Amino acid sequence: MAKPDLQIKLDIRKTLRSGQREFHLQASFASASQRIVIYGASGAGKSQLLKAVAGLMTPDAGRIELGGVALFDHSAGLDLAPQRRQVGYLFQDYALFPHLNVRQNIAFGLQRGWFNPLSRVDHEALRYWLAAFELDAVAQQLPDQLSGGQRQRVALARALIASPRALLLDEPFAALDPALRARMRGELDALQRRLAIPMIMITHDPDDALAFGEHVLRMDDGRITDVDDVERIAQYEA
Ligand SMILES: Nc1ncnc2c1ncn2[C@@H]1O[C@H](COP(=O)(O)OP(=O)(O)OP(=O)(O)O)[C@@H](O)[C@H]1O
Repeated sequence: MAKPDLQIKLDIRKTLRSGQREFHLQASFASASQRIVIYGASGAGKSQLLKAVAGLMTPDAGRIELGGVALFDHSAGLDLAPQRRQVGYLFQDYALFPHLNVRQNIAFGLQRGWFNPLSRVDHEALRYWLAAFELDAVAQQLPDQLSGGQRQRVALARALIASPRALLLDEPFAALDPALRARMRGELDALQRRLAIPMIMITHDPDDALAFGEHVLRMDDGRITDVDDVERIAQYEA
């Protein structure tokens, strides 16, 4: 059954300080697309924005609403804990636990807190995702015994196993070499269509925007603007 489109409404402000430097995130957008790409140069504020949606960064002000549910509302004193936001997060470097094998890394996505990673394992879900991503043969291996593509699949499985309402992807292909990048783009594209899971991807790569950007936004120095014509991004960047 097709899931309804994700409705995200975000309007946040955050000042980040390091030494004498200040960075002002002042981002506002709304979208009902299943495939949102936020595109911008390194340092534009993309990761901070995605972390705010996931609950890993607390804005100074504003509101974030996902699928009709308020995740953060500064004036109402609401700040839902990350594990209650029902979003899957794929970190840029995948952030797999080096001392846990593939099976344990994926199972980690099921538990609610950050303690006792092996409690409450849903064996059926685990079997499903190991099979879906062709990871059965490497289920007992540690992350450093995997290929780049396998590592990405483990991280995706960990993000998806708890059936999140949305998938947040931080530069999902940056850690891959060009040939693998093209293949994994195809895999993620097919997966997103099959699961009909809404996703928000942040990237600096115009090819990602072309491949996934149903609704493309551009982030520049902490601010967001709509992009009407994705093809122009590629031309501009070329
Ligand atoms: N903890 C922090 N303290 C102070 N400044 C920070 C902190 N984290 C990030 N920044 C600053 O905020 C800005 C935005 O960082 P962010 O990581 O969101 O950028 P980005 O667009 O995701 O870039 P990249 O693609 O390189 O990760 C940068 O200028 C960075 O220096």
